[in-house]
Amino acid sequence: MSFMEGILKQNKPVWDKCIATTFVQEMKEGKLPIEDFKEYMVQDSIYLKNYARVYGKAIYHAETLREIQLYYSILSFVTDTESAIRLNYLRQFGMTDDDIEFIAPLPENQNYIDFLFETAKRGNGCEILMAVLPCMLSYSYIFRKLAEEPESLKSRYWDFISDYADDRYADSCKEWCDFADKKCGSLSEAEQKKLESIFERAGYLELDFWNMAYQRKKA
Ligand SMILES: Cc1ncc(CN)c(N)n1
Repeated sequence: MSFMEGILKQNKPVWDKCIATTFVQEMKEGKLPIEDFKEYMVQDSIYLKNYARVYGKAIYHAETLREIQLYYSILSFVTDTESAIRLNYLRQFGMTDDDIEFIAPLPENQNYIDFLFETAKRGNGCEILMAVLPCMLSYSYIFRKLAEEPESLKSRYWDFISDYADDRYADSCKEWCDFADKKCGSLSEAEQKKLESIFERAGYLELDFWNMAYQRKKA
């Protein structure tokens, strides 16, 4: 089993917990109130802007041009492909990315951003990669599982679900995992353990993020 295959296996339980959150279940069933989805979209727009900033540091640490191109391909997904549907929803809510600049992140979002910035500040290239990958890989895992369920097809959020369940996105995730295997797969056991814990921490921050919009409304 490769380094990344091991990591994906270890993190399946936390990603399954993300699927089990009320937010994700209600989204699948189409029952999620649009106000909750709006809050998620707004917070996600704040998150993604800050997420993209971390790639500045990843690229700085890059050892080859190929590596820079790889980071650029992830960044391009975040700022173009992924943003198209997000901007569409923001437009429906009468908002643009400019409006997002005036909104503060909720605590769970801020925690996740702090973790990314902290890892970018102190970490090496592999550590930064482990902090950013769960964002990309967990969504492919979660939304492909959702898309397998017939209920999702009838959901008002199907456009959002199908975008992340896309085969091309899954292929890109595979490419990013292969890159991580090449870059980090031959490190010592102690170094790999450290990387595993960074990856796992990011997975739990993803879980907090899914719980965030729902909990705040119901509190
Ligand atoms: C919080 C979060 N995590 C992951 C993704 C998917 N790139 C996202 N849009 N937002």
